[in-house]
Amino acid sequence: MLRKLHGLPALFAVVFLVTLAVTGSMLALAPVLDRAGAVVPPAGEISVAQLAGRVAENYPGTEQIVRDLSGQVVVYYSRDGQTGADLVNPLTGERLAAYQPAAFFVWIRDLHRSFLLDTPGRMVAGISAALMLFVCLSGMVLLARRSGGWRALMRPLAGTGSQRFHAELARLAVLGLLLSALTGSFLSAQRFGLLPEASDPGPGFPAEVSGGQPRPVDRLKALTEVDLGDLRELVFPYPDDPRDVYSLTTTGGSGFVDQATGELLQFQPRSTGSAVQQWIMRLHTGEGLWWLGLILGVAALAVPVLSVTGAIIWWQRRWSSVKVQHRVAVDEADVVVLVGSEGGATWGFARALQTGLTKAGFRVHCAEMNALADAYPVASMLLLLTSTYGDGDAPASARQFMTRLRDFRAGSTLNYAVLGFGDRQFPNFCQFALEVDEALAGKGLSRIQPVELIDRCSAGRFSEWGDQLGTAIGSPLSLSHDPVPPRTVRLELAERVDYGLAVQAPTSILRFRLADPGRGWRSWFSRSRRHSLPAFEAGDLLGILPPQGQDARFYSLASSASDGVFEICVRKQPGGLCSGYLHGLKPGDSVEAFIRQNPGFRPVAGTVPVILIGAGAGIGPLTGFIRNNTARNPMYLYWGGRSATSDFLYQPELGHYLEDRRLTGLSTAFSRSAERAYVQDRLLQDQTALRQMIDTGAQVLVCGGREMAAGVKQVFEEILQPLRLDVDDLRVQGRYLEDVY
Ligand SMILES: Cc1cc2nc3c(=O)[nH]c(=O)nc-3n(C[C@H](O)[C@H](O)[C@H](O)COP(=O)(O)O)c2cc1C
Repeated sequence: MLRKLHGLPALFAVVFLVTLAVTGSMLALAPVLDRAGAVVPPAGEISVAQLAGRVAENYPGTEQIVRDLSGQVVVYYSRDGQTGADLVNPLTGERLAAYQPAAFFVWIRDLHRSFLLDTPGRMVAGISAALMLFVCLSGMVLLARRSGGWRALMRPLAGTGSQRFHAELARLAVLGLLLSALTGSFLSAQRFGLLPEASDPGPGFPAEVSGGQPRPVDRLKALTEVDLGDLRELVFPYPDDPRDVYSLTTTGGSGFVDQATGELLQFQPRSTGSAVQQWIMRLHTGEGLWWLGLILGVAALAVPVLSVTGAIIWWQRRWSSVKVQHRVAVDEADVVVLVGSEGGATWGFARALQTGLTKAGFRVHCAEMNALADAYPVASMLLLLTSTYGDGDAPASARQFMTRLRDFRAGSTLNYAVLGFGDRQFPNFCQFALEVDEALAGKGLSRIQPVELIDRCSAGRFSEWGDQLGTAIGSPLSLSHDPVPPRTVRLELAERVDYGLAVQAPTSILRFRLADPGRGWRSWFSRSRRHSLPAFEAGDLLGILPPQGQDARFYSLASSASDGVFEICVRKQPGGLCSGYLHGLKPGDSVEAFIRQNPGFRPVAGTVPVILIGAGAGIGPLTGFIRNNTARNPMYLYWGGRSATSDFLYQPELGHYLEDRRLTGLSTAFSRSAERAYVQDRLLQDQTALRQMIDTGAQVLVCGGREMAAGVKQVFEEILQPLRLDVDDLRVQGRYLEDVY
């Protein structure tokens, strides 16, 4: 709901908001330019009396001196019956230039304040400012939910693509935008009488004026006591009228100065209300606060970009959340499928499940988890598919589920199964699905099968879950859904290096290149597709389609696009279809493949140590990171294999990287040699050094099989204990990353 409310005003008012923002950012430049052109003496160096004396010397017909908040001094004068205005140097009182407010800025200001439409335009500008305020506040709430709470707002953000970019940019700009929107709404509300406006009526003309012989202005006592920095305005008396007075306005208040005695008359300090009013104006315009002007201007420039990324997100969400159709009414359904989703991906799986169950003869009711009914009178199966969001929290369409569950009457015939969708890069992998599973068991429902957790929308795991469910309910199900149908390219095997045959762990380094597109218009077409291949880096995934039409299998890339090859390490799994297929390839053979980016698995840039840990084929991306470490930042590799003579992958390259210092330290463990050691043993041996590195901010990246990763995690819990840290703490800070399979 809040998401819709966040998007709607932005959608309707986008033209106005973007106009306000762009003109606002241009206006914010004015104080910066004014300040750059102004001569500003240090505080205490020049008094108003000295300034007025120097100005009066150069401009005998001075009528008024005005100092704006940027420090510019303007003299209004009359000469030979003509009036004029000049910018002057306050140090000398000499003319710098004729004073002319830039026509361009005047026009932009009118556009900003009223869209050039006077009062109706001012109203629209006011309403737009209020909408902006709402968009900022609702956006902050959504950002906090996304990050897992207000305290987590500054943590590195998760996700990819437009969503991540939108959130990152919004987080940078939101304070500036909030300040502009808040002060803008306030000023508009005052203008239309919705809020009272503080105004000082000013002091009355003094009843007693000496009327004596006027003294030169630079000798008037009251003016010698005011510093130039405090001056706002000094209006000169009419010439030849000894009963007239100087009228003085400073940052502290206003009053009059007797031109003969130099005494300050009727001084009235500025009221608090008027000071506040002035501050609000300054906070909105940045006038006199050039650095704030810059911040507001840059923040405002983010609005057009946020509008575009916001529209893309809205469209993506709409596209992916086209809800399930042809659903059966609640009290007629024998299977109820409930969906918890934030970004829409889980709905695609739910549609596939609904189709599979319907084909198998079930009557399926499908709805979001927030719509949990009080009871399902006829249903015998409740299937819940849910993602996890924020920091292990419920996604939007399941946020009210736990509350509704309290009043849910389960009945004795209803059994359930939970399928969680999440991402292992997050510390609380599929946490919400686990909680839902527990809560349903706590309600007395029986599980059809244990809760299953799916990492990064794996199509393969989903269809395996479907097979298990089909077996459990005695009705075979064939589920297939790949949320992002990949656009593949043809790759040709250029080279392979084989290891591990002697120790029954055949593992190969395979290097592919884009297949030659041949000649003719077809080749032109494939060449242009080639260029649309996304850039990739070591650690991204190469999806390979096995020829038998099975789902893609993913392999971590050891190379980056700049290397000109697609390099992967593949261990031949017993009975593995895709790994068997890849191991059977000869140079010149080709495969269909695509790139899936994996931005969550990358070493940090900078000088903090990076500890790389892997076993077997997991060395691939780790070697890629070392190869890219041309800045020679400290990087340590712990790697475990079977035998130094048979499966020591990348041995020559690693030796070379040690020599040229791209790799700082290498520690290996071999399980089928005399030492019979695992990578965990090496970590334990080096625990003091590792602890010290972690204490200085080091990052850990683990790549390899699930069992090895679990062992490494256990060792790290031990290493971290004296630091009063655990692996989850490091994960939250993006300092413990895993790529496991
Ligand atoms: C901001 C954000 C926070 C996430 N938090 C978690 C999390 O705490 N645990 C987890 O397992 N997955 C987390 N994920 C991954 C999502 O659960 C996963 O991408 C899921 O497939 C999204 O499905 P949906 O589009 O239906 O919501 C997060 C994703 C994003 C973008």
